[in-house]
Amino acid sequence: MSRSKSLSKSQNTATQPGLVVAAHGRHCLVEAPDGQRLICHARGKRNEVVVGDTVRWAPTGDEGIIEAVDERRNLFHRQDEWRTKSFAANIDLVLILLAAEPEFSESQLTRALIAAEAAGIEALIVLNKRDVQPAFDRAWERLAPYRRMGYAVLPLCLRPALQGEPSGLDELKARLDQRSTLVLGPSGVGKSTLVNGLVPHASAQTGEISRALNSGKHTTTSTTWYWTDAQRHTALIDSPGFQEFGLAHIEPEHLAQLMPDLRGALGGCRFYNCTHRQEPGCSVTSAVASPDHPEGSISATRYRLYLELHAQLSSQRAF
Ligand SMILES: Nc1nc2c(ncn2[C@@H]2O[C@H](COP(=O)(O)OP(=O)(O)OP(=O)(O)O)[C@@H](O)[C@H]2O)c(=O)[nH]1
Ligand SMILES: [Zn+2]
Repeated sequence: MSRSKSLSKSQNTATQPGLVVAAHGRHCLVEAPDGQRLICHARGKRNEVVVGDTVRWAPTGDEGIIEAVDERRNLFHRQDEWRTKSFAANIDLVLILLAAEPEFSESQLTRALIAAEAAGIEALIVLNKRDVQPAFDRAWERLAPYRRMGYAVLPLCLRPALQGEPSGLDELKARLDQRSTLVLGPSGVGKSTLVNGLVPHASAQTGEISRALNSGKHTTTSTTWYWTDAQRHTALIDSPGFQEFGLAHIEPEHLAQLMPDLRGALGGCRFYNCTHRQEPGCSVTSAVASPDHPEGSISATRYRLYLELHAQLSSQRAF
């Protein structure tokens, strides 16, 4: 049975498989199995695509029409109150790139991790600029709660490493190998340095893609799929906009489930519908660390972020 939606018999014979490597509104750039890329247009709302989608397309002159979108293995959302900004499909790993400087926001990090959890995609945190001390050690320490809750955190130095110091790049490459990784990070952490280092001719490709999709206008496309190897087995998906990371697609009552440290404390609340805010007998609030209770498994910052997000998601629901 075909895994494709909305595919009629007559279309089936003329369509070819492809991978969406960039998308801009109703146009996208599709890569055929032989590596050729062409502009395709979505027929209607139903066939709207995101980067990472595999599709069936039919040629129309030197462009194409998307006839069907294959069922997605997963879909990474980033949604604000008004609309979905951009997302990617069929991702194996979300890499959150942070650095010793600029100082990272735990709120942004937490939001990105929640979005990855909600999509069921593994997350990896990478801390770059190991050479910048003592800021690196401070930032590494701030990530301790994330290591404790089970996230992999890797140190990295994209600036040529000091004599004898490992850069961390080999370990990172090993984790990315044969997978499709969505790279997220705030501005200035070294994201372009990383992408340019791993993807041959990345900036030339970006220019080509944005010219193709914007008919000459040089605007940056939102999300772009790059292969790091000639065999096209390992991919990096570069996506801007870490700053305004909306989680409007998440229900407030699911939030604690999507935060591994809170999730670990669930199950012991007195009320089955406990929101873990001010209810008595709450196993989450009693696991929050404080000066009187330093052994608590949930850091005070993470619990504060939970309360903030819960309030925000609840007020959005009220409209
Ligand atoms: N000291 C130090 N600087 C680094 C390292 N990696 C990257 N940088 C520098 O950090 C600055 C920002 O790097 P970019 O790659 O432009 O960062 P970006 O995340 O793409 O930032 P935007 O272009 O603003 O999105 C550049 O000056 C890099 O040379 C590192 O490991 N150590
Ligand atoms: Zn509770």
